[in-house]
Amino acid sequence: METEAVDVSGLNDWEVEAGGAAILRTLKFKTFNEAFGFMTQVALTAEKMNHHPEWSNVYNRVSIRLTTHDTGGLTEKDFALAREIDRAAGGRT
Ligand SMILES: C[C@H](O)[C@H](O)[C@H]1CNC2=NC(N)=NC(=O)C2=N1
Repeated sequence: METEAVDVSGLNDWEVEAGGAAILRTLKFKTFNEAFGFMTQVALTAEKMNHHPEWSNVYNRVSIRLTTHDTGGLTEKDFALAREIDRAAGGRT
């Protein structure tokens, strides 16, 4: 089955998970507090959007996976949340 190409060119540093069901990004912050503050900001946005990330935090790193559970794949909601995450992350990589 042909998996349609997923275009992440409009996002910052996201990659497509093998198989195309999710997009992934890992962010590194200066400190744990900065990382957790970022997660707090994104959590409030995600709740407002009713669309939530799958993520983990180790000290100053936050690894994020976005997919739509209701459909088992990527939807526009994932890209909308990714844009909000990019906004919250500012210039960090
Ligand atoms: C019941 C609730 O509205 C749904 O479970 C929402 C919540 N957040 C969600 N988040 C994500 N990533 N995918 C979903 O399908 C989803 N569905």
